[in-house]
Amino acid sequence: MSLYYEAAEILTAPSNAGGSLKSRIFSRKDLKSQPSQIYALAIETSKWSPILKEVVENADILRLERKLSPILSILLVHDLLLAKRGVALPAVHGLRTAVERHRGRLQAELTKARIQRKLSTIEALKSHIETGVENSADDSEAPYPRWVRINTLKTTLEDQLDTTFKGYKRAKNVNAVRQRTSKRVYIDENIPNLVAVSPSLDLVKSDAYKNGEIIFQDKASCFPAYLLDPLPQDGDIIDTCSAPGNKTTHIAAIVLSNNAGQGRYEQTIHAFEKNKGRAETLEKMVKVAGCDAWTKLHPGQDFLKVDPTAAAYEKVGALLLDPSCSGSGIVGRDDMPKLHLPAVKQVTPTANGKKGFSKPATLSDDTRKRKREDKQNLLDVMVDDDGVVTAVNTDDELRARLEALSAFQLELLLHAFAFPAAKKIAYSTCSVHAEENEMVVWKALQSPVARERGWRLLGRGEQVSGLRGWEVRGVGEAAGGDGRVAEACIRANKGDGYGTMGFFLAGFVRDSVPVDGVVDKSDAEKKGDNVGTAMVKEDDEWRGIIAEEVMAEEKSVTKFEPVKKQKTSVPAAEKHSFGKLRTGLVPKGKKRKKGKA
Ligand SMILES: C[S@@+](CC[C@H](N)C(=O)[O-])C[C@H]1O[C@@H](n2cnc3c(N)ncnc32)[C@H](O)[C@@H]1O
Repeated sequence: MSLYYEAAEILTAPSNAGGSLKSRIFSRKDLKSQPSQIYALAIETSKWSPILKEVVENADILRLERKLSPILSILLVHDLLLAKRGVALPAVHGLRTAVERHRGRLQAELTKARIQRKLSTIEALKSHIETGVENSADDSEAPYPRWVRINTLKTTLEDQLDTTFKGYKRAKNVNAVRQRTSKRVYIDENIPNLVAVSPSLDLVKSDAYKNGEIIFQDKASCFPAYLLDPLPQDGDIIDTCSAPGNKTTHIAAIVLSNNAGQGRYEQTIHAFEKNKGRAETLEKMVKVAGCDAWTKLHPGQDFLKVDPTAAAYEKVGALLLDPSCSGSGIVGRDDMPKLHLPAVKQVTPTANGKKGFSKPATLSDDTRKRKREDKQNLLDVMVDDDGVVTAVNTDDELRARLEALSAFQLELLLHAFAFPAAKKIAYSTCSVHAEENEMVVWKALQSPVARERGWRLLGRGEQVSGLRGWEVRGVGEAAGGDGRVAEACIRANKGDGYGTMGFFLAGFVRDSVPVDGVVDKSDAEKKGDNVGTAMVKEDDEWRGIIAEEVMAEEKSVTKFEPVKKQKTSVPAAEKHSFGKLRTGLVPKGKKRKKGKA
């Protein structure tokens, strides 16, 4: 498949394919062309698409060249008129000849488009595109803001406000930055060193982005490292599922800040990543973020195969688990560049009976058609956050997929419980399905390993202040009907006005870590008496709900009331229950289409 077909396929993928343009391209393993070449072509063509649409429509080549689809036409015309090397196809290739034979007309239409914009040279037109002036008329509201984490390993929030975000007005709330034309910055109230800006602002070319001073990371994705809050006394940290490295680098930034004023710190972050290709991305990210010296990478290593009792991990006190999941919380096309596609001029009889041209179908017709197609595609595939696509056409298929994923997630959590010196665990998914979230937490709390080792849930009142104050909590119904468990769980919902992706997070903790890693039961019971208390001292934060209590509760007739003030509803798909656990990510008898995201 040529570069142009591959770029066209990625740019027109359905919205439920999820992820940014970059992740959609770089997570694919089946591409024939260089991913960087596809990315450059796709991003540049998208930027130029308002002008390319005009040029293609006015030159009328879609009617004349049946081989060309609207998306292929703008990709090819972009390279024909604007790329130094021209169209990257052999001279006799059908697609190349289909645009080259109209070179004169296309060139003339480009000149016309430039003159209409009162720009004297092609260089002026290029700068008009680069600075975003062409799209500045679009002041509609984007569904989501662009969240930017300030990487405090390299810079500070104040420095970034004075440089990268210089001249930006301070927004009072997150919705104020969604307007595409706005040049405003919102400083988040829950997560330190996190800001939001309009998604139309092109920060990829900024020095801060290139130098790793700012990292694009959804607000909800910043929750886990912040909740884990690794302190010097917690010792080493494991990030069990690390690539691309957003949370690994966030952990590193928090470790540094928690060690401030203590001189040299000796904590190591072990970053595991099973997938070798993704481990390369992780390595790059850790380097550019500035924590490569004290992050030990374990590329291609399966965390489930790690021996918790190995000497290398004897000081591991905190683990972050962000395993592969259904990715159902990922926000779709919003990270994709906006594309303006040309339409075909319709041939219609004129009043005098001669053939004439009606106006081309408008963009909104086109958009409506694409939306319709997107809707039809909605149930066809399920895309994991790590890019694995599985066909999901029926409720049964969805249930089987969730069953397989949740079995893996539970296995991972129970493996983490077995680390002898571990005291804190943050478990998260970017899934909206209770099967992968509250139900995994509930099962983990009831496991023998949790009970033997005294693992319990970190209660809301004990969480770091920014998350204690976050209103959107777990789904009581899915957490065994226990309101306190639901309240301890943290959720983020797509489209609820907070500007985040769909996300889930829970913290586990144990207070007593004896030499053999097995807790003294009476000790756990002693600590259990502050379960559910509203507020505790900052240094007491990692206290919560013990596994023993969950068991006792299950047996007791009196149950805690489920949380009433609940912003999260359980979608129909979440109401499945499942029985026997099975490891492996793909449901039995189901073929996985690799890298189709
Ligand atoms: C949700 S992504 C992690 C995202 C990452 N925490 C971040 O914030 O950038 C899950 C990752 O876990 C990796 N993974 C899945 N199973 C694993 C295992 N058993 N051991 C180590 N890594 C695993 C996947 O390849 C994928 O890259």
